[in-house]
Amino acid sequence: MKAKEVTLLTGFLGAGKTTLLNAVIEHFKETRFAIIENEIGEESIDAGLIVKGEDDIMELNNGCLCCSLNDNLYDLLNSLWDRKDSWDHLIIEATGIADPANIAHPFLTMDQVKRGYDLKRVICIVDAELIEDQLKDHEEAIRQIAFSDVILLNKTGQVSDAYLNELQGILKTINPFAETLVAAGRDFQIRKMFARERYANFYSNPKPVWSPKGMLNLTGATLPAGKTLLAVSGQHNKHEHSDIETILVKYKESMDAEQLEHRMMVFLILQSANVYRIKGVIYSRDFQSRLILQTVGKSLSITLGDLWMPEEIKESKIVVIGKNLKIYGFDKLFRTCLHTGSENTAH
Ligand SMILES: Nc1nc2c(ncn2[C@@H]2O[C@H](COP(=O)(O)OP(=O)(O)OP(=O)(O)O)[C@@H](O)[C@H]2O)c(=O)[nH]1
Repeated sequence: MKAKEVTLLTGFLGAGKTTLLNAVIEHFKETRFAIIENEIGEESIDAGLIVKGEDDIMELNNGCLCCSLNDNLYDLLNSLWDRKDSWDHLIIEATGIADPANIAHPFLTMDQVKRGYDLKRVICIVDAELIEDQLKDHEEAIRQIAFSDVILLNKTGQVSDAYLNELQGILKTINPFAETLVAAGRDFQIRKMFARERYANFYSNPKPVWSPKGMLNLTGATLPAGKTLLAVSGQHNKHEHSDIETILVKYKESMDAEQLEHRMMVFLILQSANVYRIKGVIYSRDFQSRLILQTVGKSLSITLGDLWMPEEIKESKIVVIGKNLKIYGFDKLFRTCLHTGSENTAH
């Protein structure tokens, strides 16, 4: 049996990985994707943001794949292998602070994994507006670029052509081997991106950090056929090579969307230096759909998500990713946006 194609999607927090993933699913309509969605924090927001088709979406929330290094990835690969006839191509979306070399390691070095999974390319999506600062502040951003086969410069609308050229020069010095593509709006140059395959033997000694268990022994848990959302639950693990941390707040009470927008805008202008990313699913009684709250740097977006189903428990859950975060302050901020006032508490 031919090994299955694998694409690893990396890029710093908020660069546009999930947006690109959705565009890829849309672009290759005939391809049945299996998707492993790895998020920092114990609650997944991204899995809910992926356009659902016939694809299998699996979440790994109990730690960053590149450093929590648990057996869950192997369990997932085993169970995916059990139903290998139902999908064609595996995409792994890494967390925004992952070192892709660590995730790629078993795919490149372990015969059991290589037999079933062929890592074809590592794609790094880059936020053109924020990358220079990210490179200065976060070694992870450098590692992601250094390890990739294709670099996609995204969010290019607000930067000049001259700056884009300069950026491409900077990226070339970090990784002269990668092909750099420039997105124009929602045109991500997907065909070019997927035409690219990694150079054999280019990767240099990523540190071995996983201890596999029963890899591809065909005894992994079997998942139901068809559309599947498999949540691998577990304890939240702090990222081990970064001072980046996450907090999660949840509220059962309805939120006032206008108030939320206003508070978030003020917060982003005045206080957001240590906050890299906020992602949330918001319950507001004024809407039949969930609202999706996102911030990257100082940008804010609140959009409509999927409709609430009658049997669903309506609640808001918000993940904040940054440095030196004080849960009390965020709880207070979000509580002032609840319809019922300030007596509610996060849980
Ligand atoms: N202006 C602009 N915004 C974009 C573009 N692509 C994505 N975004 C927005 O940037 C935010 C982050 O996008 P995501 O696709 O969730 O980014 P991500 O890399 O998956 O984020 P993490 O998983 O948190 O690391 C969202 O609000 C997107 O709507 C783009 O090309 N231009």
